[in-house]
Formats: sequence, structure tokens, C-alpha cells
Amino acid sequence: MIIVDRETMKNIDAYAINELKIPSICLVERASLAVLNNINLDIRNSFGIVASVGNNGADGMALARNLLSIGKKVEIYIVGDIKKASTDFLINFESCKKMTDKIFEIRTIDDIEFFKNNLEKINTIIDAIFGTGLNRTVSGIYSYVIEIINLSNIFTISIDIPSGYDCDGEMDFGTYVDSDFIVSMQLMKKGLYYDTYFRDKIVVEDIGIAQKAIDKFINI
Ligand SMILES: NC(=O)C1=CN([C@@H]2O[C@H](COP(=O)(O)OP(=O)(O)OC[C@H]3O[C@@H](n4cnc5c(N)ncnc54)[C@H](OP(=O)(O)O)[C@@H]3O)[C@@H](O)[C@H]2O)[C@@H](O)CC1
Ligand SMILES: [K+]
Repeated sequence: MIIVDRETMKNIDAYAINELKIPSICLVERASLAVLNNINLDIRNSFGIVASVGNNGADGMALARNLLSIGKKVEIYIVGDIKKASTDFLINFESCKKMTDKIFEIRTIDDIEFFKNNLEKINTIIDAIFGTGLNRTVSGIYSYVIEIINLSNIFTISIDIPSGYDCDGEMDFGTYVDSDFIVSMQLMKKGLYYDTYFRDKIVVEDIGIAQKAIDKFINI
């Protein structure tokens, strides 16, 4: 099994997109379907998608769109400034806005209270806040949201990496999502593999990043 650190994963992602011209929106779509295919849709019918506005959030918006398309109950909670959203986030966010009005921004303590109360009506949380882009301590509204997720005891699936957890397993960024299940994209992340708590809760899914991009940065 190939195990990568954060820098290597980001280099592979960038090479696939910028050099091999693999459209990043295709990778985002494959990532969303990788998560969808790991959800037992017979028992999971109501979802809280909790997303920030980078490409981890983009994966979350694509998943929200796919869940809405099959008629699942979906509520979307955005934590972060939509004005700073990535292109891939906005592409799927635009569709989600056409498919549901249950989209809420979490910015204030009142929003946190609203988020906490609304969680009582769903049975699955999708954690799409941070992935390999996490680069500093989790604070403020982000840490409140993660604490609410962890206190909720609702089954939580993290996209790529538990939000707040250091991809390399070296830094303590304050708080992170206590994921029940993690669907990690393309390659096993070093921090998760060497953490016995998370290692048995993770699946790694191919999302279409070419072997040529992986071989360029992995010396086997
Ligand atoms: N195209 C691709 O590469 C693909 C990526 N994929 C998916 O995207 C994920 C990587 O996406 P990403 O690089 O956009 O970063 P992400 O983890 O969404 O973070 C968002 C932003 O948050 C910020 N931030 C950081 N720390 C923070 C903090 N403590 N508190 C507050 N803000 C903080 C920081 O922005 P800054 O504030 O530094 O400008 C960061 O950019 C990857 O895990 C996978 O799921 C796959 O779909 C495959 C294709
Ligand atoms: K995540």
C-alpha cells in the first residue's frame, strides 16, 4: 500500500490537474461518488453536509447534489466565506441551490445553536470542512462546529481526512472530527495509517488520479 504525506498528495493532485490536464471537477465528482458508494442508502436517508469552501467542501457539494438527485433529505451547512470559495465548490453549490432551500451559513453563535438543534433531525453527518488543505490551528466557528459534530453522536463520515486532523499525523491543530468512517481519496494518508484509532475506519478509493502522476512523486 502506498502511504503519502500531505505535501506529496498535493503535488500529485496538482500534477494530475495541471500537467496531465485531468479536469479537477472530474476528480471532485469521482470523490463524491466514492463516498456515495460507501454509504448504506437503505438505512441512511437524512444527511447534514457540513462543508467549508475549498475542494474538500467541493467534494461535499458534489455529494450533496448526488444525494438530492436520488431524493435523500439533505441539509447543507456552510462554514467559511462563500466569497472565497473554490471554482469546483461553486460549480456544485450552484446546482445544490437549485435543488434545495435547506442551505445554511454558520457564522454566529445563533447559527451554531440552529445547527445543533437541526442535527436532531438527521441520521448521517458528512464532514467536508477540511482535507489536505488544513494548514493551521482550528479556531473560532470551525472549532465550535467540530465540537457540535462530536457531541451529536450522529454517524459521521469524513471526506478524505477527519477535518482538523493533520494529514501527516504530526501537528495538533486543536480539535478534529471524531469520524465513524473515512473515505480517503486515491492514496492512504500517513497520519491516518499510523493512527490505530482511525486506521480501521478508513477506505481508500481511486478517484481517477493517473498512475503517471503518482509514479512521478512516489519512489517505490
Ligand atoms: N483539486 C484537487 O486538489 C482535489 C482535491 N480534492 C479534495 O480537496 C481537498 C483539498 O482541497 P483544498 O486544497 O482546497 O483545501 P481544503 O482541505 O478544502 O481546505 C480549504 C481551505 O481552508 C483553509 N484553511 C486551512 N486550515 C484552516 C483552519 N485551521 N481554519 C480555517 N481555514 C483553514 C485554507 O485556505 P486559506 O485560509 O489558507 O486560504 C484551505 O485552502 C482534499 O482533501 C480532497 O478532499 C479531491 O477532490 C481531489 C481533487
Ligand atoms: K474532511
